[in-house]
Amino acid sequence: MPSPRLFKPSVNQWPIALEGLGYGMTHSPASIAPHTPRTATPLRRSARRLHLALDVVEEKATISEESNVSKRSRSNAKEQGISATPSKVNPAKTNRTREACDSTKKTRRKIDKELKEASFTPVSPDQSESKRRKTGRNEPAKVITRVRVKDQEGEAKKKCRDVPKKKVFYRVLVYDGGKFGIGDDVYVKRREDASSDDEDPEVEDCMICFRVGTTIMIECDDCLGGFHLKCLKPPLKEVPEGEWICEFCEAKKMGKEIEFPKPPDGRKRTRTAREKLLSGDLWAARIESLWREADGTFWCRVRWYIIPEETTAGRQPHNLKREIYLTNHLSDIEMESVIRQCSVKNPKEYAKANEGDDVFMCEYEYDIHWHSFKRLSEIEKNAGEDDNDEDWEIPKDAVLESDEDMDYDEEREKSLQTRATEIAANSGKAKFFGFQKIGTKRIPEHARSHAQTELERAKATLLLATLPNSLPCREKEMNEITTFIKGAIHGDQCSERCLYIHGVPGTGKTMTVLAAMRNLKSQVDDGILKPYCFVDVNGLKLASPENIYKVIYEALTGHRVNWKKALQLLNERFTDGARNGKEHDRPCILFIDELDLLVTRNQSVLYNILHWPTKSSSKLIVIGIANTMDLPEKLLPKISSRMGIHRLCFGPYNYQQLQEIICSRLNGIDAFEKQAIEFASRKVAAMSGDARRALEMCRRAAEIAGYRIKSTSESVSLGDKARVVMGDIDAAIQEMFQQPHIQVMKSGSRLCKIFLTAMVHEQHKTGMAETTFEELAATVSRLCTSNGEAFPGWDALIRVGCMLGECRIILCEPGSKHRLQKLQLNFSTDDISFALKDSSVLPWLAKYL
Ligand SMILES: Nc1ncnc2c1ncn2[C@@H]1O[C@H](COP(=O)(O)OP(=O)(O)OP(=O)(O)O)[C@@H](O)[C@H]1O
Ligand SMILES: [Mg+2]
Ligand SMILES: [Zn+2]
Ligand SMILES: [Zn+2]
Repeated sequence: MPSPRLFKPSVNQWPIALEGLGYGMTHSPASIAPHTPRTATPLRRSARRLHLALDVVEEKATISEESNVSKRSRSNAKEQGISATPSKVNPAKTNRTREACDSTKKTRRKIDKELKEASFTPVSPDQSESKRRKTGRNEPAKVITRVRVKDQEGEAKKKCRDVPKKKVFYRVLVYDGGKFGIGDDVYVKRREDASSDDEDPEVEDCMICFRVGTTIMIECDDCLGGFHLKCLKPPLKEVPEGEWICEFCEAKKMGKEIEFPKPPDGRKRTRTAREKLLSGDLWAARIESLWREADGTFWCRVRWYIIPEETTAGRQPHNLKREIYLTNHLSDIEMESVIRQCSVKNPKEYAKANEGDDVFMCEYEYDIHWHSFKRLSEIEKNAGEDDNDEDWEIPKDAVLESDEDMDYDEEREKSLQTRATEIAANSGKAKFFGFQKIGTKRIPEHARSHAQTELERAKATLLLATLPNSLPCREKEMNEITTFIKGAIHGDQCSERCLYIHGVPGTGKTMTVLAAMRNLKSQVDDGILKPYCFVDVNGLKLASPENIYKVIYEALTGHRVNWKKALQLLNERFTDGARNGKEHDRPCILFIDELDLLVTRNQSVLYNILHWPTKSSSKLIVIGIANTMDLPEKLLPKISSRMGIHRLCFGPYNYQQLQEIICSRLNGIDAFEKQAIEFASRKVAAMSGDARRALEMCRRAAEIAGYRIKSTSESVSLGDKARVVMGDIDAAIQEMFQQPHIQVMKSGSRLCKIFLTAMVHEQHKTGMAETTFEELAATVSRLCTSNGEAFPGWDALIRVGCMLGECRIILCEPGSKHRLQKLQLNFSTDDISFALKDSSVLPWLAKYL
């Protein structure tokens, strides 16, 4: 039997698209049977048994059925090679050999050669394709004649408009006898001239006897060749545990010249699809969506995989032979170019996999724009956590037009539909990092089932997670960042390569950097700017400051090592310039958000990171964001001046700016009274100038207005008066500051208020969230003396500290270190300012808040 895992679990759960294939509309049981007969696949590493007899029987059944139903000509390679007629399965015909051990070098050479050849071919592929090929090194655009790639916003849409017939989407599609579903991994034809595209055997022959045979085969962990146990010298009785290397590879390692056995006369050497993929003659991709065009052709949108050789880092020693990377590059291709399924697994599943030659391992996503690696498990984790927070830039043709221009297959279950189409259309975007966070929020399908009111639209666009396309009030900063990056990339020796951005929370720092990077990306794509790597790290997400080395190294190479090793390797790369391989020529931009959190006791992390860019050989550019102005000076007083740090300050927004920001978000939505927006802006500007807070306040006010309108509309018809008014804003402000912790601060004792003010003051002064009890006591003492207040004494101070710790207003380090015990505020300094600023008993507190 074919390995059952190769098919989706239960065929019946998956409606199959039957139209356009000559199938009747009724699901005859035969037509849902798996159509791609899998000839027994030889084993991977451990025992793989061949059940040839069974397969032939099934093939016969399938084939006769196919000839009845499928009117299409079948160009599908494998089908012809293996299953078109039973006789093709016979060993005489399938005797295939495979190339001898492909060493890394050889594979690379081969690819290089192909690149050269390809660049001489005059036909140029269309845009999106050439972009994909730009990924690796300085690859010339590939020539694709058979793979018709479509620009994502291109043709498909136009066709839809011109032809009355509609585009139909599928979750599972039977095409040329193969069953393809969303999420399936497939081989895709690469080029017309790729030597033996018409034959992509699934079954590999024994490297020694050149037969498939029915006995157990074992795979060499080095050359991936398959061997019958009995053909080995000496023969093996059973599959050995752990790694196994064939005699040829063994000999090669010893430095001996050994030739692999030659195939018998008159037989062509045939490579399996796996071999072709790993040597760059085939592509692999993951299907993200499937549809039929109005003209009846079948298409799919795929996300490409690439082999290690195609990344900037090239094949590295840690890469497994069968390792490939998922990219963030999507293309629309015709189903005609899809050959058949393969199986790409995560490392865990891969270790257990035992399904033949078409198994690959994928642990990382490779960003083709930034040439950086992200672990897939991490991406999934993040996507799962903040599903709603994820912002997607919607390809204009993909989802939004679906109402008018596309029809979804009715058979699909409603719930799955949303998921599937969303994933299909956007997942590439969702899994990008950084940039994709800038874009418009995708409004969920179910929310579109009823017409949204203005208020609802307002609420949606005011969500913090909804990031605007434009950034009002930050044009100047954005230009400055762009100029800095361009200067640094072009690498004049005198230009600074470290940018330090600071400013209070919510002033658009993170957003502006990401928006600037997004603009630069398009310049790179257009060839105006030299390509560079981009690595994006957030201090908040690091378990410890030292972990940043690990994260950076992993992003640059797709390889995980401990932080010490990573530090050593990064040092080599950035300071010694020792391993000055080709890939290191490319400038690398390291963007560290929440830089404050990298502060360690000996400050070595910050030092190293700010020091690397000063080395002329490093090509490293660092952009760091923090809330305090002079973190580098404070921490590294002696060295920071030498570091050539370019500074950029993001001031708090004033009320006009906040007003502009809110209005630009609400552009075209008539849900707020003008005075309401102004009121909110003034309130927030007086407090902190934090756009995040202003947006949050307006959104809450819109919610409150919603309740208000609902409760009154039953009796009175409000007509178009359903708008947010000053009163709603006021209610939102009250609510925001009536939270329990604010109440506790407001109603606390004198000493409690002084304590908290000292905490805020301390934080502003040092730029660090953490302080020790001793330092805090000193600050309290100073505040008291300079404001004519009696210092309450240590005991009283400890008691207050304990109380604040118990109600979690501050966080205290556990243990009994007393004086050295660490303390930290559990709320933003804003909240404390708000609560204590106009305290009537202690008016002087306002000076420090
Ligand atoms: N100029 C602006 N235009 C539109 N929205 C803005 C602008 N500035 C800030 N925002 C909004 O405010 C929120 C906070 O912005 P951002 O995350 O960039 O702030 P930040 O300065 O990085 O804050 P923090 O220091 O807390 O990280 C974002 O959701 C963003 O949508
Ligand atoms: Mg930020
Ligand atoms: Zn053999
Ligand atoms: Zn071998």
